[in-house]
Amino acid sequence: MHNQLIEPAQAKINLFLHVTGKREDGYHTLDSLVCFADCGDIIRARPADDDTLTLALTGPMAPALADASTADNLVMRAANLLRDRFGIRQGAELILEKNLPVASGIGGGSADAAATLRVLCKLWGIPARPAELAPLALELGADVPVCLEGGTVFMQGIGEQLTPLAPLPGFSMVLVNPGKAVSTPAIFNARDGEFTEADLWAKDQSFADVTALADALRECRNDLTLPAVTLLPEICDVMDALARADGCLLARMSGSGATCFGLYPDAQMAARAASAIANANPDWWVKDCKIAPPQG
Ligand SMILES: C[C@@](CO)(OP(=O)(O)O)[C@H](O)COP(=O)(O)OP(=O)(O)OC[C@H]1O[C@@H](n2ccc(N)nc2=O)[C@H](O)[C@@H]1O
Ligand SMILES: Nc1ncnc2c1ncn2[C@@H]1O[C@H](COP(=O)(O)OP(=O)(O)O)[C@@H](O)[C@H]1O
Repeated sequence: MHNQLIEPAQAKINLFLHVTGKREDGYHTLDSLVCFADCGDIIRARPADDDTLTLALTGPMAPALADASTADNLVMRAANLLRDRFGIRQGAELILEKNLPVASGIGGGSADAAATLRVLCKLWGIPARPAELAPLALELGADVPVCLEGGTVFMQGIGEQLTPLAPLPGFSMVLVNPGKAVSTPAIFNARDGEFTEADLWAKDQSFADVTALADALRECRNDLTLPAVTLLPEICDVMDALARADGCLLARMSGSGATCFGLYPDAQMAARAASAIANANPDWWVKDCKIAPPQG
């Protein structure tokens, strides 16, 4: 592809997720420590000859999106919104390489939308500051602002209140999805009971290594685990498989599921865990990766 720009859309990991309340419009307020993995989808963009926007899908998970209309894809929705708000008359040829499972709690669609905003600002020469793009991002989804921000972030509100935090110590992860999509609204609707107190996480704490980080994370949880497991019991098998692998420091579900992550001290342990889990469960999506390095 000539003149093409390439933008990664990294998988989003909710290291913990506390549901702290519910707004009148039905959205839930959260406290969540978010980081990104060095794996994910890829957006490619190049100028179009006219003012049309096109989107092509490639990659192993593209078939999961093939039946949905292109206009509904978060990549197209992000592109159209950006064009409307900034009065852009140019078109673009976009390609989404879909590597992440769809509707799986690691924000693939949200990361795609954020990466599209970033790449099209470059392609169309829009000098937008992050603060100007944040409201657009929120219109696309509660998780899009954090994906636009990147790095290590403490996320509050419904996803729009973001506090960038110091980089976490490096660690390896294994991401596992049982190959079944779960719907985010269905999981939030199935949640009941008390809310978790807000601000339990000290934003200024630092960690000597991943073991210290895992110790602190163990004091927190993912409040969407119970409703998710109730709707899809296989999530328990996924967490057990991660937790049983040698060296696992923490196994937990991300977002509204069904993808779970395991934290491991080094890449060799993560690779061994990933191949053992993949061999025993050929229908599962299994990916070993690292926390994405700090930007800039
Ligand atoms: C749960 C989280 C945690 O990071 O991740 P995922 O599981 O999606 O990866 C996010 O809050 C998901 O964000 P996102 O997937 O963008 O949600 P949206 O499209 O805005 O909302 C879909 C639906 O989820 C519910 N929702 C979403 C976010 C939120 N803070 N409270 C909610 O109650 C609402 O029912 C809403 O109609
Ligand atoms: N580019 C995209 N990638 C993934 N899902 C998309 C995309 N565009 C639209 N969607 C829709 O958004 C929903 C949420 O997808 P996704 O962001 O992958 O899930 P989650 O928010 O649970 O991580 C899916 O049901 C899917 O139909």
